[in-house]
Amino acid sequence: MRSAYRVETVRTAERELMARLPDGALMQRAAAGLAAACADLLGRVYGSRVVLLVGSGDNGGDTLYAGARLAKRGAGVTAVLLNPDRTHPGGLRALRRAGGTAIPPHRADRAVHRADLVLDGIVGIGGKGGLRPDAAPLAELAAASRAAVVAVDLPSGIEPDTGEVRGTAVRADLTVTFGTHKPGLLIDPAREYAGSVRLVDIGLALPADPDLQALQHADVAALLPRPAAESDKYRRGVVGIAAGSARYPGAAVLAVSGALRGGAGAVRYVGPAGDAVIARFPETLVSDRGPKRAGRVQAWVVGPGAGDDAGPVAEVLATDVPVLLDADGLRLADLDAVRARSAPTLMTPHAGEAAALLGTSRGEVEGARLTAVRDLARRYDATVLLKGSTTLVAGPDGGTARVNPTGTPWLATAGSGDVLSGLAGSLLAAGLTALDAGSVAAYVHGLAGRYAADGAPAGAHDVAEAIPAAWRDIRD
Ligand SMILES: NC(=O)C1=CN([C@@H]2O[C@H](COP(=O)(O)OP(=O)(O)OC[C@H]3O[C@@H](n4cnc5c(N)ncnc54)[C@H](OP(=O)(O)O)[C@@H]3O)[C@@H](O)[C@H]2O)[C@@H](O)CC1
Ligand SMILES: Nc1ncnc2c1ncn2[C@@H]1O[C@H](COP(=O)(O)OP(=O)(O)O)[C@@H](O)[C@H]1O
Ligand SMILES: [K+]
Repeated sequence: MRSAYRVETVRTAERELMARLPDGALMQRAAAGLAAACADLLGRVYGSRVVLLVGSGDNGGDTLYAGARLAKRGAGVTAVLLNPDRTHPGGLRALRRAGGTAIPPHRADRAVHRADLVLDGIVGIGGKGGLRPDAAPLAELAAASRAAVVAVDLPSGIEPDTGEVRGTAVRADLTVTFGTHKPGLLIDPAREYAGSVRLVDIGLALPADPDLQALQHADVAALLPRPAAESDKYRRGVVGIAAGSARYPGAAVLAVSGALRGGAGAVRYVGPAGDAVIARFPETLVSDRGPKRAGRVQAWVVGPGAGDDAGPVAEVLATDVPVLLDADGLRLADLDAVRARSAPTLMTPHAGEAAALLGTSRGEVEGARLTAVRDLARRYDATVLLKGSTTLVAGPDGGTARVNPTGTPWLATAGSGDVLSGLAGSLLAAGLTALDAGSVAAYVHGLAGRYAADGAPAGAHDVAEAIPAAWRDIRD
C-alpha cells in the first residue's frame, strides 16, 4: 500500500519527531536521501554541473545541504538564491564550505543552460498557489534546459494536498519526497509535473489512516474474491445488469463482459438488449421483466447506455442491495433516492458527468479531482469513483480515499467504462465494500487495459478479455 498524507498531518508528525531529535537532524536525513538520489541519477557525480534553485524556506535548506554533499563528491555546484537575505543560513554555509557558489536570479540563465542537473528547492510543503512572478522564470529556465530536473519534496508550484496546479510549476523528471507521499504527487495534473517519485524515509510517525492510498498487487490480491470448496453460483453472488437500449445495445454487452469476469457466480441481465447479450454471452440470465421482477441479485449495475428511461434506475435504487450507478443512470437518478438508500451506492462518473452533477465545468473537475470526488461523495452520501487520467475513489465519510496506480491512457476508448461498471458491480455482488469494489475494479481494469493495448490501440472488448490475465497476474 502506498500512502499519502496532507501537509497539516506531515507538519504535526514533523514537530513531534523534531522535539526528540537534535537540531537539524531531520533536514540532514532529508538532504542525505536527496543527494543519494541525485548521485544515482547523475551516475558520475565528479565533474558534473549542478544548479540549485533555492527559495527562502526549509525546502531551500534541504537543497543547499544536498548540494554541499554533491560538491564534496566533486560536482560543480551553483546555488541560485531567490532571496539572498532569507536563505537558510546553515545550508548556505555548508555549500560554501564544500566549494559551492551562490548567484542571484538574474545570472541563472547561463548556469542552468549548462547544467547536468537542476534541483528545485524553490518551495516545498510551505507553498501556496502557483509560483510567484519572481520564481516562475526559474521554472521556465529549468524546463528549457537539457538538464535533468529533480524536485525537492515536491515540484514547486503544485498544491500538495490536492494535486491542483493553479499557475506555473516546475516540471521534474524525478521528485524526491520526504517522510511520506503527498496526495498531490499521486493525482493529476500535479502528478504529471512530479515525474517518477522516490520516497526518503526520515522516521516520521504518521497516523494509521492516510488521506489517500494507492493499492498495490498484494493489497488487491487479498481483496479479490475466490470461490471456496463449498461455493455455488448463488453463494458467489449474482450481479444484475440493467443497461443498454435499442440505440446502445453494445453498452449492455460490454457491461456484461466485465461482470462475467468480476467474480460473481452469475450475471442477470435486464433490459431491451437481451438478444445481443445472449448472442455474445449465452451464460447470461436474461429477463425482460424489469429489475423489480427479475429475480434476486446481490448487487445491481444500472445506467450504461440506458438512454432516457428513468424507470429501471428508480426500481434499482429502491432495492436493499448495493447499487452501482453509471453513465445515464447518474443523470436519471434522483438525489434524494440515492441519499435515502440503506445499502451502499457506488457512483462511477467521468469528469463530464461529475461536472454535470456538481453544476461546474469539466475543466474544474479535472483540475481538482480530489475535491470533486469528495464533494460528490458527501453530496450523495455515496461512494464515488471518478474516472479519468487519475481514477479516484472516495467514500461519503471523508475518510481515506483511494487513487488507482494502474491506469493507462489506452483505456480512453469508447465502452471501456461499461466494462469497468460490470466488473465493479460483480465485485460488489461478491461481497466487497463499495470502496474496495471500486478501487479493485479500477486496478484490475487498468492492468487489463495495459495488457490489451500492449502499446497499440485496443477496443473495450479487448480490455474485458484481458481481465482474467490481469487477475491471474495479481493473484500470483
Ligand atoms: N516536514 C518535514 O518533516 C520535513 C520538511 N523538510 C523540508 O521543509 C520544507 C518545508 O519548509 P518550510 O516550511 O520552510 O516551507 P517551504 O516549502 O520552504 O516554503 C516556504 C517558502 O516558500 C515561499 N513561498 C510560498 N509560496 C510560494 C509561491 N507560490 N511561490 C514562491 N515562493 C513561495 C515562502 O515565502 P514567504 O511567504 O515567506 O515570503 C517561503 O520562503 C519541506 O517541503 C521539506 O523540503 C525537511 O527539511 C525535513 C523534514
Ligand atoms: N487519460 C486516461 N488515462 C487513464 N485512464 C483513462 C483516461 N481516460 C479515460 N480513462 C479510463 O477509461 C475509461 C473510460 O470510461 P468512460 O469515460 O465511462 O467511457 P465510456 O463511457 O465510453 O465507456 C475509464 O475507466 C477511465 O478511467
Ligand atoms: K520543491
